[in-house]
Amino acid sequence: MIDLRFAADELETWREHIVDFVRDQVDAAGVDGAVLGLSGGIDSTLTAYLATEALGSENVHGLVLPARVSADEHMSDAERVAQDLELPYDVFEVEPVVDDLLSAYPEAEGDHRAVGNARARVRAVFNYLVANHENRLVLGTGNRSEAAVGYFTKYGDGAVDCHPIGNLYKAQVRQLASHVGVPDDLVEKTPTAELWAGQTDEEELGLTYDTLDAILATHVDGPLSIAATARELDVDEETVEHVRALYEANEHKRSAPPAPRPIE
Ligand SMILES: Nc1ncnc2c1ncn2[C@@H]1O[C@H](COP(=O)(O)OP(=O)(O)OC[C@H]2O[C@@H]([n+]3cccc(C(=O)O)c3)[C@H](O)[C@@H]2O)[C@@H](O)[C@H]1O
Ligand SMILES: Nc1ncnc2c1ncn2[C@@H]1O[C@H](COP(=O)(O)OP(=O)(O)OP(=O)(O)O)[C@@H](O)[C@H]1O
Ligand SMILES: [Mg+2]
Repeated sequence: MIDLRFAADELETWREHIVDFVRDQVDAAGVDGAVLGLSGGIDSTLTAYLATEALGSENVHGLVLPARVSADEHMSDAERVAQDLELPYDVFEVEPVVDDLLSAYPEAEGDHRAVGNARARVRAVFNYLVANHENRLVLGTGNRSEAAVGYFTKYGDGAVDCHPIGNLYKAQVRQLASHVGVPDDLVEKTPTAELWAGQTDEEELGLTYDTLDAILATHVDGPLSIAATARELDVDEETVEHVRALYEANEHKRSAPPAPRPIE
């Protein structure tokens, strides 16, 4: 595979670059701070660390938003992050709202994807309820790897005001997290969207983040063809084609919804 990790001096540059970005976004919007969902996963944890450095802990409101399928371990990790960073935080249950949705539309009951995405969208509603009321921005936690293959819920965890770590591949998220002092057990955790019980990102995507990152950097964001990427990385061409297909199929998640052009 290829090594996408930053050199030591680049790490510090990226840290400052993202901290400046968060501060600039909040200043430019003229708001009083930020809100973000804390899942106990590495993406939201790193974002919380950098946002705290940018804005001060009192200006970062953490929301821990458990659903029925959330593991206690992850929710207590989320609270640990808020406590370690001394963030004001709240715990709001997502499931009563999801249950209301399903009692209105029971046809979706048992549909993992529809119900899981509804959980992510209910979280977005909570984020914006707080952001509106407290005059804050909603910080996204998505990284470059997820964005490229559309591995997020449209208008769920994708419904945010900016993407502080949106240009980092997953391997770089882990490395920067370690650099800024995120505890090792959180850095090393298996990534999970936790939209349904037992879900893991790598199992659903059908490949590891290391392979995904390498294919993105070499082919989707880089200059090599599918065949050359497969040769260079020693992976099957089908794997590269799979990533390419996900990238193309999810273009709609990375752009504004279209409308018919005006009639002349
Ligand atoms: N070509 C197109 N042009 C415009 N819109 C298009 C479209 N194709 C689908 N759509 C719309 O998009 C919808 C499908 O998108 P969406 O609702 O997002 O649903 P979908 O992409 O099917 O599911 C979300 C995926 O992201 C994963 N996820 C979600 C949340 C968090 C994380 C995580 O890592 O934590 C991962 C989740 O496990 C699942 O694999 C369709 O129902 C349709 O409304
Ligand atoms: N239970 C939850 N409470 C609050 N926010 C959540 C919860 N689950 C998901 N989120 C939000 O949705 C985002 C997307 O989830 P995702 O799994 O991609 O990131 P992560 O959990 O931070 O890291 P990882 O991908 O390594 O699990 C989270 O970063 C977080 O902001
Ligand atoms: Mg997660």
